[in-house]
Amino acid sequence: MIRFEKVTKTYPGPGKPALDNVSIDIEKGEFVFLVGTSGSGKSTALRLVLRESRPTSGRVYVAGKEVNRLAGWKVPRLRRQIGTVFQDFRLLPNKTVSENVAFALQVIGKSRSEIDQVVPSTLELVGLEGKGDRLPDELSGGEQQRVAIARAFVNRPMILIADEPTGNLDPTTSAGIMKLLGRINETGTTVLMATHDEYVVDQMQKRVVELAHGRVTRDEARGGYGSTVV
Ligand SMILES: Nc1ncnc2c1ncn2[C@@H]1O[C@H](COP(=O)(O)OP(=O)(O)OP(=O)(O)O)[C@@H](O)[C@H]1O
Repeated sequence: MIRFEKVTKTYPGPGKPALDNVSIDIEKGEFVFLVGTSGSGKSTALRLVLRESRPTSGRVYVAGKEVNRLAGWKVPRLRRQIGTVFQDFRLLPNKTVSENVAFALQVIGKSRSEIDQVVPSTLELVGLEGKGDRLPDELSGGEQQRVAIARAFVNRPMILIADEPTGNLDPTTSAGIMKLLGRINETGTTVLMATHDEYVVDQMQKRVVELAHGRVTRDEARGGYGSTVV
């Protein structure tokens, strides 16, 4: 579903590559943590998947298509197939919960009747039933992240990318968010999550790909945040 083939990414200016000859193969339906210290290249890798950035060399494939070779007009379609969730939620502050989720469907041209049907069921799925009329600042951090997840998932994307989604949340709230991401993964959505959250990674025991200085230093089918190899 997501494949990095000998990917190197060098940003302009001096310094080592942000990604250095990285190869990763993620199957449809996998749940993968991308871990590594700050600056190890996690966000760079996620941006390449979304074609927000392009590799200096090597290839990135999403659903069998080489992302870097997609015609510009096909990039929005690629991004529609990938839901994104971030540490800082990125909700529209003046729209209600329902409107935030509906907006993701409006911009891709879904009909009002479809939106009216899908938004409430998605809010229920993420545990926000009855809160559709609230504004984001009337919600807790964990609830705001649930709205962001509903917005990312309402279109049933093939892939969900999460960049540090529990970064602003306490451990109990984070556990709830991870349970939700686990449920979304169980529907067949491939989940790729960059994180520093040791506790979350240790609890989930999913595949862990570790980056250090832009290189893959570990790729374990079921692992924790730290290396289990002694
Ligand atoms: N737009 C950019 N221009 C130049 N250098 C960049 C740019 N974006 C990232 N870098 C550099 O690339 C390297 C990898 O950064 P990246 O943001 O991918 O790391 P990260 O693992 O996501 O870090 P964090 O956990 O802090 O978000 C770092 O050395 C960073 O300074």
